[in-house]
Amino acid sequence: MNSNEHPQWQEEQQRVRHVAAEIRERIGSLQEQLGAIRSDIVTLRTHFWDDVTVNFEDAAEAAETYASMKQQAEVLSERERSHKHARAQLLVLERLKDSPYFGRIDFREDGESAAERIYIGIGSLLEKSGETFLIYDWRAPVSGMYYDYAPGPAQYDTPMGRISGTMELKRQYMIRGGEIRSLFDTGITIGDELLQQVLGKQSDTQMKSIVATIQKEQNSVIRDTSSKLLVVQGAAGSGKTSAALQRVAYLLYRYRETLSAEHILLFSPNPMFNSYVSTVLPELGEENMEQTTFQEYIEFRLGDAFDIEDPFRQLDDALTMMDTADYDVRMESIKFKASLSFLQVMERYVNGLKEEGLVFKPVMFQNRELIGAEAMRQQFYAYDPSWSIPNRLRQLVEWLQQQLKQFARAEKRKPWVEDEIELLDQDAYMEAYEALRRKKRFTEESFDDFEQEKAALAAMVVNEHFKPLRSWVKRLKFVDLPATYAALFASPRKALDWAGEAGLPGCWPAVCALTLDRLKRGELANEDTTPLLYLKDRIEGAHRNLKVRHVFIDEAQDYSPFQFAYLMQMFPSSRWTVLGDWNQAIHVQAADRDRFGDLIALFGEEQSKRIVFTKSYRSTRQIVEFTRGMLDGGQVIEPFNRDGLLPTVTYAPDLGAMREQIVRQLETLLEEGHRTLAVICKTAAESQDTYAALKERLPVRLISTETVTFEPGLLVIPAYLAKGVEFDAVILHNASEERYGRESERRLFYTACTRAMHELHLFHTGKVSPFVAQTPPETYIKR
Ligand SMILES: Nc1ncnc2c1ncn2[C@@H]1O[C@H](COP(=O)(O)OP(=O)(O)OP(=O)(O)O)[C@@H](O)[C@H]1O
Repeated sequence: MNSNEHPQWQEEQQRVRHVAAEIRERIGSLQEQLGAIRSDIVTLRTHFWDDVTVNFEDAAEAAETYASMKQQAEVLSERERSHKHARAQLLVLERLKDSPYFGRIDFREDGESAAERIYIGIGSLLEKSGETFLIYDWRAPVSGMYYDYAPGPAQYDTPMGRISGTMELKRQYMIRGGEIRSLFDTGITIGDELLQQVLGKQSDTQMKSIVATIQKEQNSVIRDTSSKLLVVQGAAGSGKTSAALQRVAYLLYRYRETLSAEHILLFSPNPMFNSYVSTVLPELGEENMEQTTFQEYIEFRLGDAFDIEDPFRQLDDALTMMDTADYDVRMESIKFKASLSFLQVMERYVNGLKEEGLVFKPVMFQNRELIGAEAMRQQFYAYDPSWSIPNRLRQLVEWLQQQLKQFARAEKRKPWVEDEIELLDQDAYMEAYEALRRKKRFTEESFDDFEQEKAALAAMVVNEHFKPLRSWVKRLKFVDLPATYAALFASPRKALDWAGEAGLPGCWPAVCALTLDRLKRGELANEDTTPLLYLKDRIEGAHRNLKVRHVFIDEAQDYSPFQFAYLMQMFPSSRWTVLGDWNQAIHVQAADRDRFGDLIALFGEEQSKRIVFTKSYRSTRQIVEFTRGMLDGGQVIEPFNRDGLLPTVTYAPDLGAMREQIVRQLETLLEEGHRTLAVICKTAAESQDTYAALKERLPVRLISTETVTFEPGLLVIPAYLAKGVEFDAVILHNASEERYGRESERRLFYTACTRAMHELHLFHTGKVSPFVAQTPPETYIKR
């Protein structure tokens, strides 16, 4: 039954108005409160020092000064916290004013005679009396039943125990601008009708929150608090990312006393994705969690000493360089370096470094070698071998600093120092004078002495020149990491010992040659980044992050076991939510099999939970049925019941004709009013070509790895960057056998096609890709 035909529509609309009036009142008083807090803050900031008596005469006075400053700062920071809290509340109220709730359940607890009406919205609101809830937060324990049960027996857990009863009614609302637009009483699932409405809409450049229509299996992910590792495996468009983001909001609510946004970290597939998901949490009144890509993390940790290859460049190579001589070796290298066997090799190699093999860089000064690498090596290996490598390095730093001091002393008498003194300006002289004055504790006569003055200036000059060197030493830059890593590949025979029973790939010598060659050129191939970082941490001491308590990994199928193992070491106090889809594993290292099993083995079954999503919400039934046919079978993917047009597959005699057809298709799609349209290509180069061809005709934008914001319109994008995002309509550029014919390209092809929400159109020259040819012919239209 719909909207105003509903017998209780009037009554419900009246309640909405009553609640909205209440919200407006609450907004008014909150704004007043905010104004008062703001002026408190301004006053406190302006008069901060008025209430602080500054006196450093003796220790007691100084202590008092500090105490009064501290007290003043605490008052200020308390006010600032209240301000932030009130502002967040205000934002939620503003949203509630527009749409106060989306659901209602009538729940009668066992033993009670009447049911309580629970209205559910994005935040809670108490009646003025403070006794009854006008709205319950969707994350409250009682609200969980809304997602988990159909009318009938229901129960929920509270900190005090389980509460059972009967759900007598389940109702859904679509309220906008304080008016009920639709109203349904629902049965088993959370209203197909509401979900139909939500999913039928056009895509946005920003992901939306799904709290009004969370499905039961998604709810089990959102509310899980027992597992150390939660693995969510799900079909394309099944709501993995959505569930992850609502889970963040849930955790922030459930543990609000102890957990805040800075304790949660999301690894996302590319920088554009960050912009795509950035509004979901603020929409729910929560702050965004920390977000990064694995590549950003690597670059941040390794600094700019290398030309670091990103995973997309690596993938582009994998997709385009099949005909080059080194191709197979490179692929083997990528796969092996991604494995736990290689992690074992590295562990053994690092253990060996305790005895020998660490490579040092000499300490150089003005092109002179002050301390040779060999002297450093001897010094290092003379320390007690039972100490760890990082501890011995700390000792070495001290030794080097001592050495530098002596060199600096000797350096002061060198002619270059005198030359430089000559060139000093007035300010530098004054600085030296001041320094000397401070040292001599204000005895005036010292600076008369010419020798003293010269010595002070010389010390100053030398000190300035040695400063960067000291900092270089302190930051352990004297350890030659690339050379130490390269040494692992310099002796294929030794590597056999390190590999142990697991063995090495057959082409290991060729892998070694390839690796050494790139390292020599100062390049760091993507497959070498995590191993090098691992080596760095083992040598320098790990920078473990103990602050982060929940790590989320989206598109987890693209991480290698090596990367997982590494991340788990880096965030030892964290719980993990890992989301992925094997059918979208596009990177070389992820090509073989379902590795979540390995991951679960790392944590143990009892600490882990695996939840599978089979229903796909993104695309129309027609698109899901077509794309599902591309997979090699075995997977259950159910479409959500939303109808659209059949996908089309269009042949063109040549590239020019194909682009002409694409332009016409795009024009039609634009006329139909679609907002986000993507022409998906296989590689960066193909995207550039296509962009160049289309830009004369249509307002297209080219997306590259550098793109950080996701905007509406017409995009040309390589398939691997379209990961995780979605478009109203997708045009697949050249779905030919030549472009997508190899088994290794199946998943990339599937990933590209599953980005479409409403329409999917494939164009090809030559023979069509076998992945299309194998889908049932009734699932698409051939043109
Ligand atoms: N319960 C739901 N209610 C409304 N919309 C939903 C729901 N679940 C998923 N969606 C919508 O389905 C689309 C796909 O969701 P999402 O991107 O989270 O899926 P995914 O599993 O991460 O997809 P992929 O693996 O293909 O990137 C989004 O538009 C999302 O809003």
